Amino acid sequence: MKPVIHHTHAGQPALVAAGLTRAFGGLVAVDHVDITVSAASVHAVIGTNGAGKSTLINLLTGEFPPTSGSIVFEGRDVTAWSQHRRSRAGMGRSYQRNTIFPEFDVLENCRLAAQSRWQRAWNWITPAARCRLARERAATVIERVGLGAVAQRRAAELSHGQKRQLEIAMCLATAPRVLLLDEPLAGMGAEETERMLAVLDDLRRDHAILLVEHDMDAVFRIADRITVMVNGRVIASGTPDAIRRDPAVREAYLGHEAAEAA
Ligand SMILES: Nc1ncnc2c1ncn2[C@@H]1O[C@H](COP(=O)(O)OP(=O)(O)OP(=O)(O)O)[C@@H](O)[C@H]1O
Repeated sequence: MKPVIHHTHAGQPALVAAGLTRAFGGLVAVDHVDITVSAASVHAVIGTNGAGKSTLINLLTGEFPPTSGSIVFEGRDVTAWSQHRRSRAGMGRSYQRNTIFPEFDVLENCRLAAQSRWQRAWNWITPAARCRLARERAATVIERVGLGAVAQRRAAELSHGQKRQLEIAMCLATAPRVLLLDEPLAGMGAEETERMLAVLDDLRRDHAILLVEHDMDAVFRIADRITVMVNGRVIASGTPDAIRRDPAVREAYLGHEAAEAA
């Protein structure tokens, strides 16, 4: 079988959601959302509490199905695909919840993540070679997220920031081309935030990154585009500069009077 080679270039749409809607009973958590995440870019989704950001990520990863709308990944309609199938196709997700094995070291955690992704593809080679490939892949992603110095350390002994870096590394071990990141900066101090932003800036070179994040300073520094959600709907989408100036965004965040005074 010939390997599938993906050519995705900067600016090309990697992930496109159209009219994406999800209702929970009478509550429409995500309401006709259109969003395009381009290759080699960081696209942040921001919004007030309960705006529907996590639900949007869950729909994109296939955690649950949309009520209506479609999701296209690199030209293929994946709306009906399972989470697992999307992940194998190259849609990577880093979870807010912990997926790390605390008793295993950093390298082992990443090796297991790599192995889970490549098990089937590597079936034709010997277990020893499979193990070596997974170790190599793990070592590469560990360096990439800046955890090289702690590769042999038990995950339980890592700082909070390092654990979040490890989660990104485990996601990278599965060789995704789109990264869906749910609050990767949550609970981080200033130094940890800087480190993670440097990692994201580097990953942007060859990944389409969708980032849900509450840290506004970080979002406005790192994002190429920002989509703003309020009550399940997109109220604005554009460059950080355009979003900063957008009257509807200012009103949603600052309140009507403050927006008029600004
Ligand atoms: N499984 C569910 N069942 C019922 N309602 C849900 C479910 N998941 C989310 N909701 C509701 O959908 C709305 C959007 O929630 P969501 O978690 O997506 O918002 P969010 O923008 O991620 O919020 P936050 O910034 O506080 O994390 C909320 O009113 C929430 O209570």
